Amino acid sequence: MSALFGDNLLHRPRRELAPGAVWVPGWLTLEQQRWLADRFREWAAGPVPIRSAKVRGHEMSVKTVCLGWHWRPYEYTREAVDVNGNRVLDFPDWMVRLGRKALAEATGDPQAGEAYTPDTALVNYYDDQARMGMHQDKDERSLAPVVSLSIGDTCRFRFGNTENRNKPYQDIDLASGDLFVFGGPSRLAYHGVMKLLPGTAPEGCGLDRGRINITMRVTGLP
Ligand SMILES: O=C(O)CCC(=O)C(=O)O
Ligand SMILES: [Fe+2]
Repeated sequence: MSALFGDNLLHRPRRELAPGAVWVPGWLTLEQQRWLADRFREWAAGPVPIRSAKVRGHEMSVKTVCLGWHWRPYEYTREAVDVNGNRVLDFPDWMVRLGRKALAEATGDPQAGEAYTPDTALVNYYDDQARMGMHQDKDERSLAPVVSLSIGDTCRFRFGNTENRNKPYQDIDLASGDLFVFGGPSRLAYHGVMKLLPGTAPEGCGLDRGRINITMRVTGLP
């Protein structure tokens, strides 16, 4: 019953938080969420296992596995030089198509979608305690939009301004199946994950505990 009439089937309108920053609640169906959660478990196993990246010597509370390019602060490489030296998995063709669909949906512009070719994804896993401090996504050379998908527990996501980590910012609750896109004038806005809301994952989303977040990006690297 909760799966049949789950939140993802209720119409929740898209919301533009700032020019270029669009939230589309309930964009992925439960079936799509489950399928992505299964892919996540495969990616997490390697060839480069999921790990907490180190920022200035400190492990992040979030665990990350990458596709296409391996990210570590503050650089992309093909090989995971800070993990086991293995080459990361290729960026899947289906994910390029998913990214295009997502951008078309968020912008309402099919042509913007078609022009988008993400070549890396950072796939994050948050446990109950994990969070992510306010930061800009600025290790990419391209200013193409970032496309973010959430699965599992809801999180409190903070979307700020392009100047600094402080106010003004807006807090929204990103739930399982939600799409969030930031591009254009919002591409370099500070953002972060303040906390998880444990126990909020909908039945049938493919994840009992914690939260998966996939962010697709264009590195602009050759
Ligand atoms: O988990 C999220 O929603 C955001 C993740 C993020 O900002 C990042 O990976 O750079
Ligand atoms: Fe980010």
